[in-house]
Amino acid sequence: MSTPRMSQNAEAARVAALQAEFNEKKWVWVPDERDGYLAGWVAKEENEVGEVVMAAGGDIRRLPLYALSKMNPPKFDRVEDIADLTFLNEASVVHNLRLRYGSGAIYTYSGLFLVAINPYQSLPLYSDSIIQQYRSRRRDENPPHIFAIAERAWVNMGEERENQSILITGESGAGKTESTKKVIQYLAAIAADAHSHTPSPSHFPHPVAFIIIFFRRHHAIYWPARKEFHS
Ligand SMILES: Nc1ncnc2c1ncn2[C@@H]1O[C@H](COP(=O)(O)OP(=O)(O)OP(=O)(O)O)[C@@H](O)[C@H]1O
Repeated sequence: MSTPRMSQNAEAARVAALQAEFNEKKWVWVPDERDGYLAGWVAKEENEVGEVVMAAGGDIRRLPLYALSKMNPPKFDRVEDIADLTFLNEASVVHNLRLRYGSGAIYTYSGLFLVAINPYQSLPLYSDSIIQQYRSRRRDENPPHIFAIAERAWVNMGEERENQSILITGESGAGKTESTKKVIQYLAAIAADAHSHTPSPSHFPHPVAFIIIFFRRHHAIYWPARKEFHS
């Protein structure tokens, strides 16, 4: 049996064990001032208030039910597209991004959008071989990546014969400039490649089209939980 197959089985067993444990309780995310959200399970509900046992430490917190967010089963851990989550709440989105970031995956799709988390370190994600990995591939054939967005814009430009735009937005320091550079790096590499196989300028695949990259800076997303949620 090959190694990848074994590791797939091991992963399936791990998820099944977690799922069995998950099914025994009503798991929720609890807003927390320091950590954003913490895992817990509802032991009792009364008058719209939940008594939650915290997974880490076992202490009990009493919160209004509206402040609790449903947790997704473990099989959704590290999903590549946030839109696939059964319970689409802020806590679950943050949890998924955090899990992925922890395993080196800084990119995650959210439907048509790509979420990029600034790693503040140089990662081996932008080499020529990675460019080739994304070239002429559908989005679901590779892990989420800024190159997949650039590839889509390039393909759309060829198919629709229309200019394309990519909006890159985020708070100051989020990585907009770096992301823009990665888009340009990808387009420059594949455009140079396309031109080198083309006999004359009149046969260029995209003679009059442009990919326009828009920049927009916005404020940080709301992260810390509100104080009044805590008992
Ligand atoms: N994908 C990445 N890989 C490695 N480092 C990154 C990445 N994205 C951002 N950084 C780091 O974070 C720093 C800030 O990123 P960047 O300048 O792109 O932010 P910005 O959103 O354009 O900020 P501002 O709005 O203030 O101009 C970069 O100088 C770089 O060190």
